[in-house]
Amino acid sequence: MSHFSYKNGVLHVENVALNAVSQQFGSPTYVYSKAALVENFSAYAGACQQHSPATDSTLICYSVKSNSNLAVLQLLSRLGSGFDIVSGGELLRVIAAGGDTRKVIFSGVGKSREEMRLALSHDILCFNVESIPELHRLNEVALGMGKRAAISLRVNPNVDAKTHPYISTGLKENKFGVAYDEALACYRSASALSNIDVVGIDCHIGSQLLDDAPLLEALDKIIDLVNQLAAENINLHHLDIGGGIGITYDDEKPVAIDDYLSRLFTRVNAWRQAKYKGAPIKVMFEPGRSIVGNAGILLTEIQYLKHSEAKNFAIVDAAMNDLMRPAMYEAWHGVQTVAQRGGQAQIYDVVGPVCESGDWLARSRSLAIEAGDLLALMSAGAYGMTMSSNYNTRGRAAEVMVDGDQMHLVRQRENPADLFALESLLA
Ligand SMILES: Cc1ncc(COP(=O)(O)O)c(C=O)c1O
Ligand SMILES: N[C@@H](CCCC[NH3+])C(=O)O
Repeated sequence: MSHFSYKNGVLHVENVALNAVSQQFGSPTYVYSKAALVENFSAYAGACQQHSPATDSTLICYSVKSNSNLAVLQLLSRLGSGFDIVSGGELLRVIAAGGDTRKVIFSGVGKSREEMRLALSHDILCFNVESIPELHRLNEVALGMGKRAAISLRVNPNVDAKTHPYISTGLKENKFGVAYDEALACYRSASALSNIDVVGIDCHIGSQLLDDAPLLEALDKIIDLVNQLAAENINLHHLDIGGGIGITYDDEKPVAIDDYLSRLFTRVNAWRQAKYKGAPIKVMFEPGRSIVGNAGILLTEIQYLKHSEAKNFAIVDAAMNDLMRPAMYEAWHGVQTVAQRGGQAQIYDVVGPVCESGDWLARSRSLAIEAGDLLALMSAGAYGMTMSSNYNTRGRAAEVMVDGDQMHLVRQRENPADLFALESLLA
């Protein structure tokens, strides 16, 4: 069900009109629907419960990088989510949001010693180790703290995720994970280390996947590896298949979460039955975009309409620093006028005030608009705010969470003074 719809000609998020959001909090503003977040998380949780009902046999670790607002993390934590983090900063966010650190997994190719210490001191579930040098560093750090570090290896299964090359992560040429052919040797080394406990296996092949075939191919390869490890008496407690399921931005038709999980558990359950006599090796997921992407929009106000010989521009108060995806990946986001108005539509590029020709948010859109109108950039809940910057000394947008007919300011707009507060003048 869409939580973004027109009522009396005005675009609403749940029961709140977007012009009311702008009146109260200004623009640009990210606006999230709590109901959409709950619904998307529940699609995973419900399917896990249905296909793998045994207690503790599944865990959804929401990928914090996709949207790390504390209120989003708090909500997901209350729904039972764990968290996939990629920095010490993200761990501190999870803690600040009341998340359970024993449900945190730490991914990323460049973990520092300091980040390892922080994570070990909070007893996270495990580190997704991405290289041999990282494994040795983690062992050393754990030894120094008199602790044991639980690890899973992020294995790069060399599967083509068939997505944008910048967000494909499971091919040999990508920087992520340990090469599939080296994984066995790497596990042997890991299990010989003094302060490492080998507990799992992980992979994540890319993002915005529309088809689950590459994920199931990766799953088969991972299961194969777990069997080979078991033959060497290296027995794992969990298998983490990563995130990656895509969303509809334009007319894409991503696989439904339930269909994907039903196919995945058909294979996993048959294997668990055959190899483990049904003992539930835990299955974990790291979804991001499919939980938050379509739960948020970026609200912006048109400042000027500019008509040049070649093009019409709608210059809005949001820019590439707020929503980087179009500039970075030529990503497509729907544009909807907040108040539907009559009149002749024209073709516009929707652009921001930043001094870059790459500062565009949408191109060649047919819009009936006037200066002062509000627009909604759709499907902006994932990798929107988290990838925003202060380029051109622009304060980051406000964030608002809508719950029924209530709006909650969950992040204040940054003021220019906030932006240079950490800087100092020369003596
Ligand atoms: C290690 C890891 N896990 C999970 C995710 C979340 O991916 P998605 O937002 O596509 O579900 C990412 C981002 O692609 C990632 O790098
Ligand atoms: N930032 C990307 C997704 C990156 C996935 C990170 N592993 C996007 O907006 O589509």
